[in-house]
Amino acid sequence: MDQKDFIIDTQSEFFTKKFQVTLTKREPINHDSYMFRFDFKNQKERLGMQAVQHIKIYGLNMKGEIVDRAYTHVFEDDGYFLIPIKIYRPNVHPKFPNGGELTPWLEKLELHSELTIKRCVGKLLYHNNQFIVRPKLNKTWQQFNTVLLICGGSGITPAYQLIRAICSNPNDNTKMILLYANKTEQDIWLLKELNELSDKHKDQFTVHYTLDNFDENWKGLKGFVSLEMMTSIFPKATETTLGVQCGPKPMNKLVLSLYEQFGLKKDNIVKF
Ligand SMILES: Cc1cc2nc3c(=O)[nH]c(=O)nc-3n(C[C@H](O)[C@H](O)[C@H](O)COP(=O)(O)OP(=O)(O)OC[C@H]3O[C@@H](n4cnc5c(N)ncnc54)[C@H](O)[C@@H]3O)c2cc1C
Repeated sequence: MDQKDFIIDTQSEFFTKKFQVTLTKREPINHDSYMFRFDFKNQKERLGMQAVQHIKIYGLNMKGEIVDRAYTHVFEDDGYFLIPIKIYRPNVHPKFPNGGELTPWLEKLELHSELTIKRCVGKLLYHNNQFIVRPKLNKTWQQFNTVLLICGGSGITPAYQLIRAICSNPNDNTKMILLYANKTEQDIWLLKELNELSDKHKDQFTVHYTLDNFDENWKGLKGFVSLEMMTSIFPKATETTLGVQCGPKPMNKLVLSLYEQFGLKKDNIVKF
């Protein structure tokens, strides 16, 4: 499909229609996260979305109100898809005694229950070597020579989808540098997959990990994302550098300002 034929109709039924899937598996990944498997009713169906579109999952908060949150699948096949989800449990963090709104419900949801989802357009679209930044407002395809990615914790999933899409396109030479921040080494998601991608695509994709808490054996970066850290691992920003980010709210605010200080154009900064 040619770029000009690829049009996203944000109002189409594909994006506006909600539908039901079944929770069929929930396997622990680490101390607070699971890989969720959701099955379609039709065993041939797929999400069928472009990179980097995601889904919304609808569920209930503690008060019984409907809430929705964004999630990005890391794998799909006929009839099902997989999403890693971090659970924000109550009574764990002193600042958040109630935990998150949706994820405690997802952790307790009985296997074989049905739940509602919807496909989302997202704030970045990638197709055939080109991007649309904020496709709801803008329809112009742009090429970027370099994509910088800064992610925190579970915010890695949309970045992983984009990195995979670019690496699997032999006509795309876009360089990608990922800075992935976590609390501890155990919190790092997709470590094996990210390292494999950077080994296989050495000239195209580099990954750097930083931790808040680490022991003496830790060889990666240390501490919160900072301008100094960015300067030490990212090439100088140019007109054709895109900066993407996904993490917890306070981190997103910080990273937005750091990207600007780093010299990125505001239009070239996007939160997934
Ligand atoms: C495009 C996109 C894709 C995403 N993909 C994924 C994905 O694939 N997988 C995934 O897990 N998430 C993903 N997220 C994040 C997801 O959308 C939710 O924000 C997340 O699951 C939290 O939802 P919640 O309703 O449980 O928590 P919320 O009510 O939204 O609160 C979460 C915030 O509350 C605080 N908090 C609450 N409880 C605790 C606690 N126990 N410990 C520490 N802090 C706490 C933290 O500040 C935390 O950031 C994605 C987000 C975006 C924007």
